[in-house]
Amino acid sequence: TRSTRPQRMLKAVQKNATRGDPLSVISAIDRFCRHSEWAMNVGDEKGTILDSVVSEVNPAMALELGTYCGYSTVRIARLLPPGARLVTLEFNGDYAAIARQVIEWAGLEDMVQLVEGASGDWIPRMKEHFGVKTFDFIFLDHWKDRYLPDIKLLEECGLLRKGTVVLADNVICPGTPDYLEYIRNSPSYESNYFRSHLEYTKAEDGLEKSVYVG
Ligand SMILES: C[C@H](C[C@H]1O[C@@H](n2cnc3c(N)ncnc32)[C@H](O)[C@@H]1O)NC(=O)c1cc(-c2ccc(F)cc2)cc(O)c1O
Ligand SMILES: [Mg+2]
Repeated sequence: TRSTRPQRMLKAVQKNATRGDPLSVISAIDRFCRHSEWAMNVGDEKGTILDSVVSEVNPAMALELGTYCGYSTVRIARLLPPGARLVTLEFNGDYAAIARQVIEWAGLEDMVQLVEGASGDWIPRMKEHFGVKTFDFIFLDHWKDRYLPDIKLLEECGLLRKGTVVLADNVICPGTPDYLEYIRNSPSYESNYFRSHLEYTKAEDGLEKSVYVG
């Protein structure tokens, strides 16, 4: 049977990227998505905004919802300080299997804990199962109608602290209107919109950066 797009993306990484070199993995995926097949990675343009926020926060404990093929996982993990950890949740088993291999090709498997499962099931278990106290940085990139319920769940589970930075992808395209309405009007967050473009296209999209103020 025909291969899947994530499988072809992984082949492109194995063919064009150097083992242990995260930047070569990132550029191999960006080249594949620009010149072969579009895919829903955060991409190079929004990726540089992601990089700058991660570098500014310098998180010891980070969370990503929606791993897909591991592109943003690699972008985040390569910037983490020694001893830091990134937990990333992906509930599609086929995507998780590809992501695991992409993360390994980049040589970042020691910093990343890829959990196959749904955010709604795993967020309540973060403390007892992963020994997480609070997250310093959170990247929301999963189903767009899960951003709002999951940020509320993260609050309820005491996983945010004063200063936790939440960065949300796709707040314009596909769009997360209920999340934006909540986070921009909540006294518990200071929010800023970083205007950009939908990965590998000219369509508008952007990232919403929100700091939890408690
Ligand atoms: C949702 C996907 C990303 C991944 O998230 C996993 N996932 C989901 N819900 C959960 C959960 N509750 N827990 C754990 N994992 C979870 C899933 O299996 C996908 O692998 N992302 C998108 O759909 C996405 C779509 C577009 C897009 C934009 C314009 C178009 F014309 C078409 C598509 C752009 C983007 O930048 C995206 O990010
Ligand atoms: Mg996205």
